[in-house]
Amino acid sequence: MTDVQSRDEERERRYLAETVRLLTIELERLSASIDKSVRTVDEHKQYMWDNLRDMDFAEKANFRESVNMSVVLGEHAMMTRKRIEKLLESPYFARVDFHRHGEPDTGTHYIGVHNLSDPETQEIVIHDWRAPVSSLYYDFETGEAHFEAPQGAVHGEITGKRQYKISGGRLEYMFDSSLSIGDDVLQRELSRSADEKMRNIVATIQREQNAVIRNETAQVLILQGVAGSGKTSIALHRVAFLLYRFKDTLSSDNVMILSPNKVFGDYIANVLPELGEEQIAEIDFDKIAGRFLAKVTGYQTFSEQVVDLLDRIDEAAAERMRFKATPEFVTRLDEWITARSHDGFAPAEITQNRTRLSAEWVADTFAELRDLPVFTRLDGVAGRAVQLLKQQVVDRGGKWTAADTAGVRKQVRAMFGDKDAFALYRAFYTDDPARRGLFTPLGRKKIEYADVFPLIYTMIKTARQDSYSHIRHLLVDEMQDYSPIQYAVVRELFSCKMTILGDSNQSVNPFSSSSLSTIHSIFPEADCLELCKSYRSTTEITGFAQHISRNDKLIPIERHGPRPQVIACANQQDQEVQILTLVKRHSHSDHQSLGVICKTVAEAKTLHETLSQAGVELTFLDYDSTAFAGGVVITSAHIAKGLEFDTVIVPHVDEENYANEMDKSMLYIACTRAMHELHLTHHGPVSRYLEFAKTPESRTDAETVEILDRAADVQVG
Ligand SMILES: Nc1ncnc2c1ncn2[C@@H]1O[C@H](COP(=O)(O)OP(=O)(O)OP(=O)(O)O)[C@@H](O)[C@H]1O
Repeated sequence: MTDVQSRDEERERRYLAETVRLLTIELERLSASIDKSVRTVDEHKQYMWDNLRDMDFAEKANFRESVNMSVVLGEHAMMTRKRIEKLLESPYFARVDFHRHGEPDTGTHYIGVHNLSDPETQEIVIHDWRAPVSSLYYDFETGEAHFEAPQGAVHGEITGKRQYKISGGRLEYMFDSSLSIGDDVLQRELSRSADEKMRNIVATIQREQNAVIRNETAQVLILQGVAGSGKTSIALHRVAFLLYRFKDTLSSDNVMILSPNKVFGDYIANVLPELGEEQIAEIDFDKIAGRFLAKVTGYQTFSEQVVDLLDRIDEAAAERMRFKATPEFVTRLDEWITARSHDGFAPAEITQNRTRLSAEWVADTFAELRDLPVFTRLDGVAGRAVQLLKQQVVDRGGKWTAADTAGVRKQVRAMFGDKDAFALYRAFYTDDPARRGLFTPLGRKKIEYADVFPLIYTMIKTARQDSYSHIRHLLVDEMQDYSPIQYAVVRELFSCKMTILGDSNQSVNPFSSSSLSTIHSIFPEADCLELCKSYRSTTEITGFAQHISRNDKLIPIERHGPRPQVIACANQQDQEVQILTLVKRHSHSDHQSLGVICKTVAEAKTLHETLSQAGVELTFLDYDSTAFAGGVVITSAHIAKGLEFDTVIVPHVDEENYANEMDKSMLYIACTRAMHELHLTHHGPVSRYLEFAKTPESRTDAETVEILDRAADVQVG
């Protein structure tokens, strides 16, 4: 180390020590303030208790108010204390030296997860990663640069960029980097072992990812990203950014995520709290279906549909799914509901309790309420009729009963051909010979999943429903798995800004998935962005997965590891032995998490029993699971969507098990969950989708070489 370097490092250590000193003072101040809040609440409560009898109403209200105020102040201080504790662990991760044009000195800006100011000088010691000046770190190399401050664009020159790894308040290492975010730090981050849950990536956000995070203008932002491109991480960082940027108008209560399942929800649950924000509410399509259909009909869930399809593809059912999975279907259903709402109404005279209203009155009133959905409109006509007739009865000295009200409602309802939204939806199919046979319930009281959202859409379009009006930003993950009619429902229920993300290569149900262009046609106002660099897996694993489902846009990161292994086994017993050996090897390795990812839940269940009996400690995740677990996990590809593991084993990759497009999708999803190692086992002929891996030599074919070359060409950062 040169003299200059050691002086520089000494300066950095002093700055760190000073920052830690300020943080410690701030922590003590906050702890004292929390103690004071607790004491104040206690004293107020005691005083109230002692003097309750002598206090009048206003005094009591005043006291309650001040108790509430102390509680709020205390909660705020606790939240801030958590942030300071986090900063004490690792105060900052980067520094940018920026010389503003027209100013004599260069400013040194340290960037961390939160802000910190010196209470004496008011100078900013650490800038929050979301602050305007911090975008310099993510968006520019050394040289000319600019950022958007509240008072306008600030131009200047970046004269230096540095990255730090600080743990437990101690500087572990630091790098100077002229490039956007240095290779070394990113490589270290990506090579680490998978934690139990998803982590924040603030220190190594890449420029194209930053553009997604900091997009403030899009009403709807659609993000298509290859497997492992950081879509989910980026979407959560985007929420944290928006909460910071619009803190006066947006809070975590106003943001919701529409996630694929509860395990995934639990897997991502730490990211926002790590970034100092509160957890956001979660919803999934099953919950929406339950809310609407619980009292209407039984229905097949998405997971039940997937299980059935993986078992056997029924061509007629697939045809019904395809029919209901296009934007044209939404248009046709919409037009039909509008026409039916108009044509299906036959005004008639209302008579009740020796009073009457003419058919003309009914027709006029129905026409007046034309802006309402049809069943709400009918209720409106009935309500007005009840008011008028009741008045007449009372005026002549008679009595109007609840039975009279019900009688009027019944008569008005009978003027419309369809009893309810369900009957109307059924009529959509019987009304047109071309559609007959496309509505086929699974039983007397159970509809197919393909009908669930068309029916809900019909319900929304025919009667006023409560919407999620408090939600101001909605995140939709795994966008490719939702059909246009589901988006139409989302649009009706959430009239807010949205970030919609997914990967068309990872669809679960090929008969009803949506491509980026389909989703864009539903949200024509949307900004579409793409992430093509894949960060999760080693180049070898990404190259392997590319053979299963090729995406020419994908750019693998250059990070190497062992080649994926396809292990041919002599028989089923041998396959179990091979899997056990792999699991044991994993337990002696540096890796922490292992995912055994089967095609179906049933397959995973059977293998779970076998491995448990052999003494392996592992967690089985099925559709009822609500929490993600670390260590060894066994599950299906569908449930593993969005998750990742250091090592992945994909059992039973034989031709019989992985033989159609849907199986191929599952295989691709399973393989792309692996960060560092991937093993596949089979007995009998290997699946057609793994033919390329049959002989070790074939792996160096032209395609693989090209994939590896592309990775070598790409600089990390
Ligand atoms: N800029 C980055 N710095 C460090 N790690 C990153 C970065 N971008 C992505 N990663 C890592 O890549 C992995 C994949 O991220 P994430 O799960 O968000 O991707 P995804 O696109 O949602 O994946 P998939 O669609 O395959 O489920 C995670 O381990 C994440 O931490």
